[in-house]
Amino acid sequence: MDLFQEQTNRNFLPYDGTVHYHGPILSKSSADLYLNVLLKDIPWKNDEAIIFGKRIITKRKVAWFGDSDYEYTYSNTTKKALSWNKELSELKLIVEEISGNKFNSCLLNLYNNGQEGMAWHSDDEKSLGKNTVIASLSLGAERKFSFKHKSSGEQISLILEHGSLLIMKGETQTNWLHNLSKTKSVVNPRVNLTFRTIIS
Ligand SMILES: O=C(O)CCC(=O)C(=O)O
Ligand SMILES: [Fe+2]
Repeated sequence: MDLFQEQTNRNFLPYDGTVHYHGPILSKSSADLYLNVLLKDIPWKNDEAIIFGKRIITKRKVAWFGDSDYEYTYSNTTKKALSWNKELSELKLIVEEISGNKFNSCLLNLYNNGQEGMAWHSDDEKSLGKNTVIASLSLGAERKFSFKHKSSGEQISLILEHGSLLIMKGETQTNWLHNLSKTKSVVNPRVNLTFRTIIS
């Protein structure tokens, strides 16, 4: 087994879940191309959440895509999925090939700069089922991504590079939270695609 394979196959989490960081899986030029097309063509909208009964509009923008016009409920709001476009279908195929997993939906996040991030959470909605596989493709600015164990509080972080793939599976969502920290030092946008499998 070569060094690259060893890195890829290593579980990034010390216990209670499985995370594989594949590093960049797209060439820089192809990652640049996808980033620019997605920034331009996706109908980005500020996300809506209802937290403690209050309607919140996030700074981060999102878009949902899926196999059919699925409805998703999370953060107490319901959204309808758009149908895959050319670029997203291509990226889905690449990610499915590498992960060995099929996905039927994708949540896209746009962080305009380091002032936008995502708070601690786990992707443990009922519609994803238990031990779901989530494949997260990053394009654009490098950002710090962290995991925090729900009972021990142990934290572990990595940098998500341009064109890179991170896969979360097994008991990761049950036992760990994750976040994307804010930072003043990042001034460029980042687009993140999280491929998911909705079961209901
Ligand atoms: O932007 C990221 O890398 C994280 C996104 C995320 O955690 C989510 O969409 O659930
Ligand atoms: Fe998440």
